[in-house]
Amino acid sequence: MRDVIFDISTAVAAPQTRCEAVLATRGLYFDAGGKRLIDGVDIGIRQGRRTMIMGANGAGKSLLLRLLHGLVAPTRGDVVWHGRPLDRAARQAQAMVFQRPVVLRRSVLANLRFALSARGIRGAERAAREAEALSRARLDHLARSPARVLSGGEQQRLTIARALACKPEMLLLDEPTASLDPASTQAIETLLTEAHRDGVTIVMVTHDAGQARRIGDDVIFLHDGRVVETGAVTRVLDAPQSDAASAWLGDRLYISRSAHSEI
Ligand SMILES: Nc1ncnc2c1ncn2[C@@H]1O[C@H](COP(=O)(O)OP(=O)(O)OP(=O)(O)O)[C@@H](O)[C@H]1O
Repeated sequence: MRDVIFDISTAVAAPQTRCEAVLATRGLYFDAGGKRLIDGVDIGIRQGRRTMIMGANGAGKSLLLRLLHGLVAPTRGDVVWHGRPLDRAARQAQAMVFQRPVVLRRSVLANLRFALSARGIRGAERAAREAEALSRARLDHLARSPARVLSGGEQQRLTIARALACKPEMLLLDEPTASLDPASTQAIETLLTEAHRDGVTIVMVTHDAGQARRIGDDVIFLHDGRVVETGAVTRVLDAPQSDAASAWLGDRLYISRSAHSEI
C-alpha cells in the first residue's frame, strides 16, 4: 500500500475542502493499452494559486493536464469546473500552453489577432489587447515578423501572451520552459508571475524543483498515475513525506510497482 499524503492546510485540496476548488477531479481514471495511466485522482485547485504538477517521467503529469483541460476524456470520473462538469464554456475560460510552442504560420501580430478574433474580440478592444500582449511578451519590435522565425523562447513568450490576451481564468502549462535556456526561462517566469498578480490561476507541469520554488505555491506529486503527495511547495520539497517524492528529490530510483498497473 503506497502512502498518499494530503496537506489540507494548503490550496491543493483534500476531498473535504474540494468545494473551494475552481477546478477539481472526482475519482478520475484513464486507461489505455490495458494499463491504468491515471489511477483514481482526486484533486482540487483553488483560484489564484500556482499549482505545480511534479513527478518522474511517465508519471502521468501531461495526461492529467490534458484531462483537466478536456483534451482527453477520462475513462471514469469527472473533471469539475466551479462545481459543474467541464464543458465548452469552461474550456474557454482556460488556456493551455504546450512544451513546444504552437504558433501559426503568420506574423506575431496576426497570431494574436487570430486568437482574439476567434473569441469574437474585434475593433478597439482587440487592438488594445494586441498592444498589451506585445508589450507583456516584450515582442513589440517583432510584431511584423513571421512567428515561425522567432527563437524558441520568443515563440513561447508569444504563446503565453496570446493565451493571456484572451483573459483566461486559468492557464495550464505543460513544461513551458523545458527546452529553454536560463534567460528565456526567466522571461517566461516573469510573464507567469505578472499573470498571477493579475489574478490568473496557474497549473503547470514542471520537472524543475528550483522553478517550482520560484513561482509555485502548491505541489501535486504524481507517481504511476496516482497522487502520492500534495502540499505547499516548500513543505513538499523540503520535507517530502511520500517515498516517491523523497526518492525523486534525492535523485534516487523509486519503483513501487513495475510500471502502470495492468487493468
Ligand atoms: N492519450 C493517451 N493515450 C494513451 N496513452 C497515453 C496518452 N497520453 C499519455 N499516455 C501514456 O501515459 C503515460 C504517462 O504519460 P505522460 O506524458 O502523462 O507522462 P509525464 O509524467 O508527463 O512524463 P514526462 O515527464 O516524461 O513528460 C505514458 O506511458 C504515455 O505513453
